[in-house]
Amino acid sequence: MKIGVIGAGAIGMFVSAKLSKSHDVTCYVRRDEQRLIINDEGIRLNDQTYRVASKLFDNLKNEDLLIICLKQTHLDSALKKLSENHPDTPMLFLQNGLSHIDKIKSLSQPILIGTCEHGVLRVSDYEVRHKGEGRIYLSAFEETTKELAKERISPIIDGDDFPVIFKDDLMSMLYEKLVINSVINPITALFQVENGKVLSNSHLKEIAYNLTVEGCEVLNLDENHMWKRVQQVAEHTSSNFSSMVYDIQKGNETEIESMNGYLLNISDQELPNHELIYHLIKAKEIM
Ligand SMILES: NC(=O)C1=CN([C@@H]2O[C@H](COP(=O)(O)OP(=O)(O)OC[C@H]3O[C@@H](n4cnc5c(N)ncnc54)[C@H](OP(=O)(O)O)[C@@H]3O)[C@@H](O)[C@H]2O)C=CC1
Ligand SMILES: CC(C)(CO)C(=O)C(=O)O
Repeated sequence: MKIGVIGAGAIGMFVSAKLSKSHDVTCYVRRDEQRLIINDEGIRLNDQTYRVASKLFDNLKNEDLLIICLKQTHLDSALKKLSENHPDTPMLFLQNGLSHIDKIKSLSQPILIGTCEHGVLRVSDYEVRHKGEGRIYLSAFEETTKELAKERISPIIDGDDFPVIFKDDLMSMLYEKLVINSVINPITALFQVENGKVLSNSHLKEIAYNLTVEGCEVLNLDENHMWKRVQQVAEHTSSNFSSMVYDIQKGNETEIESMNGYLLNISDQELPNHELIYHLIKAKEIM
């Protein structure tokens, strides 16, 4: 299958390397220097080289599947180009948070949504390290794309060391990941620590628990189940630095609006823990 991966950051490079074993993968990037180095060196994932082609996103070609690995904060500028792509080419969106759901309604192509529980660290423009085993969960955006998501795309991209699991219920898949990220990401970004510290530091663990409980109240999720899931992901990715740590380090806008900001927007009750951590991250962003 010809697969185009949009955005060669941590997740884009990881997904490209894994899929390149069985598919013809092209990474679409926005900087020429990154395009050149990936074409010259391939992608290095844990010291192994994977041959992947790279092109500029402006020169997007027809592919059988597009996997969008941009951050939430990059999506607005990319949507126009994506909307002009071939009307039948499925697009799989792999963002954390929930802001993309409203934005991609404007696309006429078949849309699939995924969540990624791997921990991946970007080392350079062509090198990544897999720092935590996880899975990709995949669901259909609409009833009409269910068969495509379940019977065609999931089984084709699923691999022994790259599990892709179809989920029938899109919103519960997204809500679970939203709670996980609204706990792990801002805590680790504030303290610039690995995900494991959220559990090994008793004070951070208490904050994590309180954030989990508040998130579950808003989304009507079972808090015992979700607290187990938060701990499970923090353990499996314990040596990874979350994607928000990287944004704070680089002075980039974070995805906080799509995570804790999203919860604050939809909640009709006070969420003191989410409100505080939201403002702490916003303060860090402009420091
Ligand atoms: N890192 C992780 O462990 C995990 C991340 N996620 C989620 O996956 C998503 C991607 O995160 P992550 O890979 O960490 O993010 P990164 O910041 O590492 O990567 C995003 C990439 O998108 C590129 N980009 C931005 N705009 C464009 C454009 N118009 N055309 C082409 N490329 C573009 C950036 O390019 P440039 O380099 O030029 O800035 C960057 O390389 C996020 O929603 C994140 O929350 C989910 C699970 C785990
Ligand atoms: C799964 C986890 C927590 C991995 O670090 C992640 O989603 C992220 O970093 O954004």
